[in-house]
Amino acid sequence: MKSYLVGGAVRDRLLGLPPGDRDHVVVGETAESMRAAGFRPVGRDFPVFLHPDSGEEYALARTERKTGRGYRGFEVHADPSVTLEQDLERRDFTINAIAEVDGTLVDPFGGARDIEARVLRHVGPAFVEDPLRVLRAARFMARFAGLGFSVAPETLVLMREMAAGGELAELVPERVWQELSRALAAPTPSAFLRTLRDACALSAVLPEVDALYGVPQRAEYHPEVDTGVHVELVCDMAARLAPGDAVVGFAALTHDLGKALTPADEWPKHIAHERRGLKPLAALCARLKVPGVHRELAMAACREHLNVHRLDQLRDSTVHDLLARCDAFRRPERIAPLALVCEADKRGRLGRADDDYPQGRELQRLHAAAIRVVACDIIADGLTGPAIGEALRKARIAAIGKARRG
Ligand SMILES: Nc1ncnc2c1ncn2[C@@H]1O[C@H](COP(=O)(O)OP(=O)(O)OP(=O)(O)O)[C@@H](O)[C@H]1O
Repeated sequence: MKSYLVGGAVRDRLLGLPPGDRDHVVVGETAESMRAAGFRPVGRDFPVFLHPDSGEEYALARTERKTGRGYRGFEVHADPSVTLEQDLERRDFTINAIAEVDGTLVDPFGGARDIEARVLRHVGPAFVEDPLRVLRAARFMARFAGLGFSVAPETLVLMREMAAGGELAELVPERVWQELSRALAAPTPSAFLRTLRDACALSAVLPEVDALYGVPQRAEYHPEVDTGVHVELVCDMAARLAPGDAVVGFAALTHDLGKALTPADEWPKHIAHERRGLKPLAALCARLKVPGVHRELAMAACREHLNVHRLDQLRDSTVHDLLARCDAFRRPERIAPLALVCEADKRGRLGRADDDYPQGRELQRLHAAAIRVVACDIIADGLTGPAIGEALRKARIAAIGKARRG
C-alpha cells in the first residue's frame, strides 16, 4: 500500500513544532481493499479509515468538485486513479499541501519554501470554492503569527472576493464555532480578528465584535482608546494567562460587547455597558451554538468584570451576591476562570501588560472563605425551609467579612 503523511503533521515538523495528529493519504486503493487490509471506515462524507494498530487516519486520495453554494456543495471523487498531486491540489494552503514518505517531501506547490518565508498562501484557484477557508486562514494566523507568518497578498485578494460574495453567511454554525474556538485557543487570537478584518469578513462572522472597532474609550483607563484594539489585546493576554483555553478566550472576546451599544453622545464613557452586552452576547451564543460552558463564563464575565475590578469597594453582601449570580457555591470551578478573564481585561491595555491584578487573587480567597460555610452548619441550628437559605447567605457574608478584616 502506497501511503504518505500529509497536512498538519508535515507542516508542524518543518516548523519545529511538537507533533499533533498524524494524517495519511493513500493512493491506488479502494474502500474495499482498505477494509480487506483491516482498516476501519470512519466518517460519512469522505473515504477515511483508521489504521488497525496505530488508530491514525488514512484517507483515500480524492478530488473535489464544487457543485453548489456553501462548503457543503462538493462532489467527492475517490478512486484508485486519483494521484497524490491531485489530492494535494484540492487542499487550502501550500504549507498544508506537503506530503512525506520515507523522509522525502513531495511538495508540488512550494509549501516548504512558504514555510521558510513564513507565508500563508493558497494552493490554487479552487481556494475560493469553500468559504470556510477564509476562517481557516484567520485561524492559522492566530496560530502562526507569532512565528512571523503573514497572508500572501494574492491570497488576501481572494479572501476579500469570497467575503464580498456573501457565502460566509451560509457556513453552518458548528464549522464557524470550530474555527473560532480553535483560534481563541491559539497563541495570538488577535491575528484571527485582524485577518478577518483585512479580508472584510469580520462583519459577516462576528458583527458584534466588528462593531467595537472605532468605538472610543477613556484614554486614562484605555491608552489604546479603540475598543476593538482593546479586545484584541485582552484576547492575546487571555491566551497568555490561560494557554489553549478557549473558554477563557471566548469570554475575553465578548466581555465588552455592550460598548458597541453605547449612544455616541456618551462616548468615551460606557456607563452600563456590562448590562447592555448581555443581549448581543446571548444572541451570538445562540447563533453559533456556543457550548454551555463557554456561554456561562462569557455571560458572567460580561456582567461582572467591573465589579471584580473594584472588588475592594464592594460591600460584603455585594461580593456574596456576585458569587451567587455566578452559581459559584454549587459550581466552585467557575471562579478561577472568571478571575483570569478579568485579569486579562485589566492587563489587555496598551502599556499595562505587566500590571499586577490582586483582585483576581482576592476574589478567589473570598470565594474560598464563603464556600467553607455549608448548609449542614445552619441546619444544625434547627432552621427549616427558606430560613435556611437566608441564614446561609448571612453566614457566608459574615465569612467574607471575616476573610477581609479578620
Ligand atoms: N476546508 C478545507 N479546504 C481545503 N483543505 C482542507 C480543508 N480542511 C482541511 N483541509 C486539509 O486537511 C488537512 C487537515 O485539516 P485539519 O483541519 O485537521 O488541519 P491541520 O492542518 O491538521 O491543522 P491542525 O494541526 O490545526 O489540526 C489540512 O492540513 C488541509 O490540507
